[in-house]
Amino acid sequence: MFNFSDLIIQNVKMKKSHVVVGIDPDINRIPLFYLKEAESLYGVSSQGAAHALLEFGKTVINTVKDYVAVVKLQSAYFEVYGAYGVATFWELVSHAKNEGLIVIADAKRGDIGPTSRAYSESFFGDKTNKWRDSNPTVDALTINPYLGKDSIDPFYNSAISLKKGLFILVKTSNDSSEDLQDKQLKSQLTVSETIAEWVNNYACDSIGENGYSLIGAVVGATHTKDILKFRKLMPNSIFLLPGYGAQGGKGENITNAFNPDGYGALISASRSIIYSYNKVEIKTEHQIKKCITDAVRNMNNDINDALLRENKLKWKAEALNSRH
Ligand SMILES: O=c1ccn([C@@H]2O[C@H](COP(=O)(O)O)[C@@H](O)[C@H]2O)c(=O)[nH]1
Repeated sequence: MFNFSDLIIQNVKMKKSHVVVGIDPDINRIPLFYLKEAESLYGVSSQGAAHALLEFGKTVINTVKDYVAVVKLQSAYFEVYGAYGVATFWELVSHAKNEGLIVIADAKRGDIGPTSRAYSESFFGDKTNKWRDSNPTVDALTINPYLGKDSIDPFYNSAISLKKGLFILVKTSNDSSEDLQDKQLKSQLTVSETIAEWVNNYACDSIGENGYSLIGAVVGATHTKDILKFRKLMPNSIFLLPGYGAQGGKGENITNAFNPDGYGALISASRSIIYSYNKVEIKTEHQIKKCITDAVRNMNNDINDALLRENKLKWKAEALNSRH
């Protein structure tokens, strides 16, 4: 049955891009003219900040929508500004979806069962709750599995019934991920390998038309040596790989995240795309759009070139085959 992974593959093929643009709007890094306008409307306040984040976020979305299939909104940067920030988060979710983009909320939720259920409802909605407006919702959510399987089940059940996607943290991109995630358990597996087994078990029960599951995994683009191992442990999961760009990941490091079919991985970058200009020198929206366009096209080319070298760039072959 068509599921979230099929939606991803369909749109990745259409845009010819495996890139996810991360929207992590930091008030200290966004261009000054957004702040000036926000201050003139709402003063220096949470409402003003949320307005600046909204306008900046819309610029990013309008700029990247022709080059990528997916955006990832980092919830933390919006939560800073309380109710105004959260409202901006959802306004940007709606804007991105209206522009034809798939939206991942990066909120890394996970708690005891009933609370996970409420978290899942807040991001995915719930048709049985007549008090919650049916929209907006996100297409996928990152979740933290460290409370155990009963913390994952409510997200899994909602994802199945509402046709959403999950990205479960398996091996995170930060250096200290080794402190806990690389520790070996009595089973001889590491903690992250154990989570990978869980992911694979969930994934096997929810395979879509292209052979992928709606249950994906977060694997850092910074852990080049581990990526192949995780690909073997979770053959049917789409990987979300943060850590490209600002954290050092490159196209040549992440080709093992892709299956031989040329799919199965989304590479995410935030700061290297959305702050790809000098904040002080930049004066107009046109200039920002140009810098962001160049950055996202370079990233697309870097990844597609790396895949081409490994014979994993499939849309060229698909285009040729469809001509015969
Ligand atoms: O393992 C992880 C999981 C999530 N993230 C998030 O991705 C972006 C990375 O931002 P960059 O500017 O591209 O470094 C950010 O929202 C993180 O919270 C991650 O980095 N690593």
